[in-house]
Amino acid sequence: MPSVARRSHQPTANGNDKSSNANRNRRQNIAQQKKSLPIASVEKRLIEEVRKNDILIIVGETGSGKTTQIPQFLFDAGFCREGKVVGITQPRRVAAVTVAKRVADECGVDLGQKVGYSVRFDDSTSNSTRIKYMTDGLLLREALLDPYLSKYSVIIVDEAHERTVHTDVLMGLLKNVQLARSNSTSDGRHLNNGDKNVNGFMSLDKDNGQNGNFLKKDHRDKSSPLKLIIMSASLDARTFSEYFGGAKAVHIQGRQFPVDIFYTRHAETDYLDAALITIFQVHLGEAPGDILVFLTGQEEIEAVERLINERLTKIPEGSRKLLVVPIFAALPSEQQMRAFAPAPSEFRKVILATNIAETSVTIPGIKYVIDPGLVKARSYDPGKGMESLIVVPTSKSQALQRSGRAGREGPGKCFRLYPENEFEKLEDSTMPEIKRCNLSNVILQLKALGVDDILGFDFIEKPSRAAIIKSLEQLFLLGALTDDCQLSDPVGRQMARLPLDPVYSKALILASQFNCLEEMLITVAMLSVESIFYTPRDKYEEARTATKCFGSPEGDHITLINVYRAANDLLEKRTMEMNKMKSEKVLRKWCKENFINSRSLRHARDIHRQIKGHAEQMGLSLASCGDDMLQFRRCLVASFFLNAAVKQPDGTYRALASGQVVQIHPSSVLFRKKPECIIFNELIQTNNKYVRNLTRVDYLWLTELAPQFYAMQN
Ligand SMILES: Nc1ncnc2c1ncn2[C@@H]1O[C@H](COP(=O)(O)OP(=O)(O)OP(=O)(O)O)[C@@H](O)[C@H]1O
Repeated sequence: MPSVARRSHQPTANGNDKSSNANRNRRQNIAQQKKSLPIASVEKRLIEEVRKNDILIIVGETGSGKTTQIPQFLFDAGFCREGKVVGITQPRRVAAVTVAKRVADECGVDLGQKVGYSVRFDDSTSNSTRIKYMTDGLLLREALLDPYLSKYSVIIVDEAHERTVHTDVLMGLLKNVQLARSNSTSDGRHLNNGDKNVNGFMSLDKDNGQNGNFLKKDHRDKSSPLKLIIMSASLDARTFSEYFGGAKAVHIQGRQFPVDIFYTRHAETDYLDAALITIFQVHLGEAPGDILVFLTGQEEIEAVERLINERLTKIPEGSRKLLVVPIFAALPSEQQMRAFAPAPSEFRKVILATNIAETSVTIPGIKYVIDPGLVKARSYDPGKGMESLIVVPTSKSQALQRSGRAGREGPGKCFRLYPENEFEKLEDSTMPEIKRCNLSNVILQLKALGVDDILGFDFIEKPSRAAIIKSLEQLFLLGALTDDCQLSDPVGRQMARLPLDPVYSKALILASQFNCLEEMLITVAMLSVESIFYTPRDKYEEARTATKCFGSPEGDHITLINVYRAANDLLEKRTMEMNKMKSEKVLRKWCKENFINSRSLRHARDIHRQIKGHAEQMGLSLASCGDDMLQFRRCLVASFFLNAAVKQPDGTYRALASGQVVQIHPSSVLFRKKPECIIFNELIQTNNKYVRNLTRVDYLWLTELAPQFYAMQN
C-alpha cells in the first residue's frame, strides 16, 4: 500500500487532492483490515444464528472482531430497518466511546450519526443513530424511561465475563423485556402481566406512567421481538446458557495475531519495582512498539509515572524518548483520549492504566503488555455495612483480556510479573461484583423500575440475603423506601433520578432544605475523586505548610470546599484576560505550588458541573449557607449519619453503626485535634482501619437530625 508520505512527493493539483487521496488510502486500509479479521469469514453463519435464536451467546478470542464487526453485520442484515437500533453495552465508558469512534470511522460516517455512543453525562447519538454503544449502567437508566426498550431490535451485552453489577442486573431485566416483547399483542398489551409491567414496573416519569405510555407505541408488537446477544472472549458460556434456558452458544475460532506470554521465574516481592524494570527492559531492548502496563489505581499510576521520569534522567540521552501517558477512570475524558493518540514518531509510548483498559479497547500501537497480575476490587461486609477497595490477584480471564490488548495490529508480547504456576492457581473468572458490593444503588434502581420483590428477582447469581436486607435497611433509613418497602415519593424517586450513590443523592436533596446545596455540590464532587492533596514523600513538610491555608478547624469537608473555591476565585479573576488554554496552565501552576492534584481537581470541577445540572433540572434550591457552616455541618449529619463515630478514652473512635474501632487517617486536618464526635465519608483498611474525609459534629445532632436511626438505638 503506497504511503501517504510517498504520495505527497508527487505533484498534486491542490491540497484537497492530497487529503482525498489520504482518505481513500485510509479507507482501503480499514476495508482490508476488516476483511482479515477472523470474524469476517463467518458473517453469514452468525447472522443465520441470530435469526434462528432469540438469545445467542458468542465467545470469540480477543481481537477477533466481535465488538466492532457484529453490530455492522446486523445493520447490513436489516436489523435496523424501520428506525430500529442495535444497542451494544460495555462495562466501561472509555470502551463505549472509543469503539464507537472506530466503528463510525469504519463506516465512513460522522460520530453521532449512524454510529454513536451514550455514556453518563455524555451523549453522542441522534435520531439517525442505528448502532449505539453505551455503558450497561446507561441502558439500565434508559429502561426507567422506556420499560420495553422498544427502539432496540438487538441488544448485545459485551464483555459479559466482567460481571459488573450493572451487567448482572441488566441480564435479569433483559430476560423479562424479551419475554414481554415476544408475548405482546399487536396493540402492545402485555399478555402475562396485564397492563402494568415488564418487570412489574411503571415508568419513572410520572406522566409516563403505568397505563398510558407503552400502549401508544405500535412498534412494540409481535413482529418486533428483542434479540439478545451475550458476548465475551473469556466467558463461561454454560452459566449464561443455563440462565437463559439453554440458549445456544457459538464459538468463533482464531485470533488475528499471536501474543507470546512470558512469566517471571520467581514471585516478585515488589511488583511496582518489577514493573519499572520491565518497562525499561522493553524500552531499551525490544523492537519498536508501545507498552501498556496494568496498575491498580490513580495513586500507584502517578507514583510510577514519577519514577519513570526520574529514571529517564539517568539513562543516555538518546534512549530517553519514552512518553508516559496515564489512563484511569477519574481522568477527564479528553485526557483519557491521550492514551489513544499516537506518540510523536521518535517516541515510544508507555501507557499506565488501571483495568479500564482491560477489555474491549484497541489502543493503536500497543505491542507489549506488562501485567503485575493485580487489581483493585470492591469488597463489602454486609454485617458492618461497609464497602472497601482491596488489591487482589486478577482472575485467569482478566489476565487473558489484558494480554489480548497486544496482538491487535501485529504480533505482541505479554510479560506477566508472576511465575507460571501462580497463573494456574488463579480463579477462572472474577467473582461477580454483585456478590461483593453494597447493593443500595442497584436496589434503588430496581425499585424505580417497579421490581417489588428484590429477593425474588431473577439474578443470574443471587447476592446474599444479608447483603440485600442490609441495603434495603439503608435505603429505608435514607428515606428512599416507605414502611412497606415501596419507593417513596418524592425522595426515593428523586434519589433514583440522580446518577450518584444513594447517600450522596440524599445529601443533595437534604442540602437544598438546609440552604447549603452550593456547598454540598462541591463536597460531593470533591469526594467523588481520588486524593485532592498530593504529598510527595520527600516534600512532606513543605506540602503540609502549603495546604494549611485551606485547612478548616471543622474538618476535611470544609477544607475541600476551601480548595475548590480558591481555585474558582483564581480562575474567575483571570478569565477576563485569558483564553481557556492559558487558564488551564495557570490552574496547573497554582495546583503545583499548593500541592494539589490538578487532575483530580479538574475531574471534580467536571463532576460539579454535571451534578449541578441535574440538581437544577430537578428544581432543587441552589442556595448557599454563606459563612454559616453550622448549617452545612448539620446537613452532613442528616445525610451521612450512618458514618458517625465517637472518641474512646484511648483516642481511637467507635463507628456507631457498625461498632468497628477506627482511627483518624493522618491526612485529615483533624488528625491531631481528635474531636469528640465525627462524621466520615471513607473507611480505608490497611493494617489499621482508618477513616478519611471527616468533620467535627455535635453528638446531640445525631438524635435530633437522624432520629430514624439514633432514637431506635437508645
Ligand atoms: N481504534 C482502532 N484502531 C485500529 N484498529 C482497531 C481499532 N479498533 C479495532 N481495531 C481492529 O479491529 C480488531 C477487532 O477489534 P474488536 O474490538 O472488534 O475485537 P473483539 O473481538 O471485540 O475483542 P475484545 O474481546 O478484546 O473486545 C482489533 O484487533 C484491531 O485490529
